[in-house]
Amino acid sequence: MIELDGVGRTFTVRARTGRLRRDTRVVHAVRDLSFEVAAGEFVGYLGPNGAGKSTTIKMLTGILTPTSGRIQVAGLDPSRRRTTLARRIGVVFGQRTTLWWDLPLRDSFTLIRHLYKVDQKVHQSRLAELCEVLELGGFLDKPVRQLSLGQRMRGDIAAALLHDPPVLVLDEPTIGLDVVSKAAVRDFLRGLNAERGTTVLLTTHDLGDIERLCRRVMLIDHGSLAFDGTVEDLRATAPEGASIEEVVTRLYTRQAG
Ligand SMILES: Nc1ncnc2c1ncn2[C@@H]1O[C@H](COP(=O)(O)OP(=O)(O)OP(=O)(O)O)[C@@H](O)[C@H]1O
Repeated sequence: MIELDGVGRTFTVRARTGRLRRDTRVVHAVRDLSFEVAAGEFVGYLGPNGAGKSTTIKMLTGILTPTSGRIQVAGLDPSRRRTTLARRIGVVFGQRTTLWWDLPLRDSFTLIRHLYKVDQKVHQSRLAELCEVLELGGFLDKPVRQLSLGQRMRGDIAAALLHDPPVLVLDEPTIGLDVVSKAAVRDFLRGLNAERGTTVLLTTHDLGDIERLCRRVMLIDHGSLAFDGTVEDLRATAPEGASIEEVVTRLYTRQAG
């Protein structure tokens, strides 16, 4: 469902080094990255700050073009077929909303229906289903700007899934949420993957997300894949009884050292 083969992405950064002098520096955000995610998998994508996670996600969704290598998502090259891919993928950025700030949540959903050209009846039944499982009923008519972070996040997740995509990519979906909202989002994602078979790639700094949701974990560091295995394999890299935080800290610091 997701395939990366030798993918790299560089950025050229110009920095002022004197009154008139500017130096050019090349940042390798992602280098020679190869992995596959099969249909129906739920994969955690971990890495320290600046490791290259967001850059990977932006390339998977067609926002950024790789400087080298090949990417296929749901059978398409994301940067060349971005519009077609949009119908096959849902994307949630925890730190940003895709909803219209001043409109009631319900109106955002209607706009999304038009953007994706979803049939009215299909939309109604999908919306009813999402409203029930994500418990959106109480605030569907509130403007997005009046929603709490937890409500807004559930709204964003629903928006990403209204067109029923087979792949869902989430960039820190539980950031800033309280324990109750986190549990609601996690329960929903677990059910989505188990019951609908949606393929999920999840970026997070919250290791509770990884423990409770992911069967497989990939760890990226300095733009390269540093670990790819099950959560049990991940635990086996540290002494028995270590918490998931300790396990991951060891891996992050080992990469850094
Ligand atoms: N538009 C850009 N221009 C220049 N450098 C960039 C750009 N985007 C990302 N980078 C650099 O690429 C590297 C990877 O950044 P990226 O945002 O992918 O990391 P990340 O793993 O998502 O980090 P975080 O956990 O902090 O969100 C960093 O060194 C970052 O400074």
